[in-house]
Amino acid sequence: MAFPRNQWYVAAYASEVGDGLLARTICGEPIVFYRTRDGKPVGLADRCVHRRYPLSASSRDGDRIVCGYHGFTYDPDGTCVAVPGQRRVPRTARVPRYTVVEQDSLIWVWIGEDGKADPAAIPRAPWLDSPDYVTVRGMEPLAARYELLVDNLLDLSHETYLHGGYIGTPEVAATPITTEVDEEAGVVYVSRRMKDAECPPFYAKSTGIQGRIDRWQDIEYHPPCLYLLHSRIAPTGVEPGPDGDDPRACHAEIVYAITPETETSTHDFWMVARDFAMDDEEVSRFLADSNRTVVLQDVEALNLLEKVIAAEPEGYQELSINIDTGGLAARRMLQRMTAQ
Ligand SMILES: NC(=O)c1ccc[n+]([C@@H]2O[C@H](COP(=O)([O-])OP(=O)(O)OC[C@H]3O[C@@H](n4cnc5c(N)ncnc54)[C@H](O)[C@@H]3O)[C@@H](O)[C@H]2O)c1
Ligand SMILES: O=C(O)c1ccc(O)c(O)c1
Ligand code: FES
Ligand SMILES: [Fe+2]
Repeated sequence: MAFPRNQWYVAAYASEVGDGLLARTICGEPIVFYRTRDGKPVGLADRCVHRRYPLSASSRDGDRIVCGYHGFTYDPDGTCVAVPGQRRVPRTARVPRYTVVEQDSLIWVWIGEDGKADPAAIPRAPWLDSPDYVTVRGMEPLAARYELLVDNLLDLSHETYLHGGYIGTPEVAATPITTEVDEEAGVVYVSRRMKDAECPPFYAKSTGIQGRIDRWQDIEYHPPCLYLLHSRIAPTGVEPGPDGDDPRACHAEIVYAITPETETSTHDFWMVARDFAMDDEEVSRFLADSNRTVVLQDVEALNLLEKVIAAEPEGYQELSINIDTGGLAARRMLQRMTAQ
């Protein structure tokens, strides 16, 4: 399995992990997630050490999991504490425990050598858990390799062609971008600042801004998993104040977590955090429905592309142009991380 290892990945939304046993494969590794009674998230290898039965198909006994096949019983740290029919528990009876961190309403899991997990290295998405933003979110299964979703999100010119009527307008593909790569921090920045542009329905109906707009798309991609799109929508000509205050603009943090499931499937987590119309339930429903439609338009396109690529002989030569600069920088970073 070729994935960047010794990296943090989003495994679930915090709200998904509770009393139940949640099965999720991350970078080809089957993991079962649950929460102990005192609220701590747990991740264990989802394979019983006895005959590989999935622990996620088993049952809890307090904070322990009792394998549903012959009853091996595991502690939250993966130690087997009881086996059927004998008092002695073999010393090697355990399942691997994953380092799991809950932050910014996300459940992050470390994939790699456990001793190297540093929670301080987890990239931040503070808007998701902030009283100054309201977030709608979802997750769609993608039957395509995660690299295709990285390419897609690093080059938003596709909005003009794939997402007309939602977030796409002619200006997105027509406006030049700037790309910056912070090799030290391992972050790729791509910016597109549209002036006097058409306001797509996704923003016209949610922000209430009428007429032409200035629209900023500032991408900040933290390979491998966290993608942030700082989106600023303002009546055309309105600029942020000198000290950064920007009351006449609307800000949306469009967050994606790109989590590989297998070599050819991906968990596509999507979130829209907004600082406008925060009490308006209808705006929340509208943005959730619209964004899910946008995500499914990408899923359909990338599932098709995955089939094409899977059927291609190795070595197909792609042609890249300026809009691909950010995506190519991201690929180089991911290739270096995978080779480590
Ligand atoms: N931020 C960095 O560390 C960094 C580093 C290198 C390059 N860059 C690039 O340089 C450019 C400037 O980056 P920046 O982050 O300093 O941009 P910035 O501070 O000008 O604003 C960037 C984004 O922040 C949002 N924003 C601005 N004012 C806001 C407000 N009052 N409330 C909420 N959101 C607000 C907007 O959505 C905007 O798209 C961007 O193109 C970025 O991609 C940024
Ligand atoms: O460009 C945008 O504003 C935008 C909004 C929502 C999305 O899901 C997205 O991928 C881009
Ligand atoms: S497979 Fe789990 S106890 Fe036998
Ligand atoms: Fe898209």
